[in-house]
Amino acid sequence: MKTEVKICGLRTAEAAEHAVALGASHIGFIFFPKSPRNIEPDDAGRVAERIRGRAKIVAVTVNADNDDLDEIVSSLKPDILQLHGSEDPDRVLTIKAIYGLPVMKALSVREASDLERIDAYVGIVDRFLLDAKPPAGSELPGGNGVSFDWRLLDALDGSVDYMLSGGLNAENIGEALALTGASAIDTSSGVESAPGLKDLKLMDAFFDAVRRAEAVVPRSGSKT
Ligand SMILES: O=C(O)c1ccccc1NCC(=O)[C@H](O)[C@H](O)COP(=O)(O)O
Repeated sequence: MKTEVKICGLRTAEAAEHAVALGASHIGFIFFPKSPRNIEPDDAGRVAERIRGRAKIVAVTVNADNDDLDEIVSSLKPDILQLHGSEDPDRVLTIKAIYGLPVMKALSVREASDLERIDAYVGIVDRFLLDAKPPAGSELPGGNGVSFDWRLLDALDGSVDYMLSGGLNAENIGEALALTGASAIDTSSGVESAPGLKDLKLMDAFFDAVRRAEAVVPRSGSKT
């Protein structure tokens, strides 16, 4: 089974089209002004039009209010909302009721107890994005290029649908897939040459490494 791959933090049509040509299943746009990957909703909408229908378009927001979400949803027309802040289950239910879009809830992981937060969202969110906790001093809740201990996911109930995220790159994705059996993965800074600057060659290397890993590791959900 082919691994779903989300490339996050796209800012140009060239990079988005390259990611999709390589087989990206999801393209993420960041709406968080402090991020080097931040993009205006209108600009994101223009980039998204180049790839719509070939990959799922993901709007990444952080504790966004309804006014901001209205603008993002109307300009980008995303397939999925990724909530990367401290949105609680009630807020997720409200957002789902207003926009009628699938929600991927990001949860940050450093230790086993962090996974206990999953339970409160089961049956409410459509998928989890399990990311590393930001390093001390970081202003970004995501996109920090740091990983968590993937072996923590051994304790996860097999029914939890998640994307593995946090510091994934061409060098470590083989080990990450071998340890977790994740069927969906996400990367951002691992395919950048500088913060916010996607690098086509690093994307090539990332997808090559994923394909090599797929050849040796049966993905979760795979019958083989
Ligand atoms: O990437 C950002 O700058 C960002 C800012 C604010 C909230 C979320 C953000 N990224 C969300 C993602 O889905 C990233 O792909 C994820 O955190 C992994 O990033 P990385 O560790 O750089 O691969």
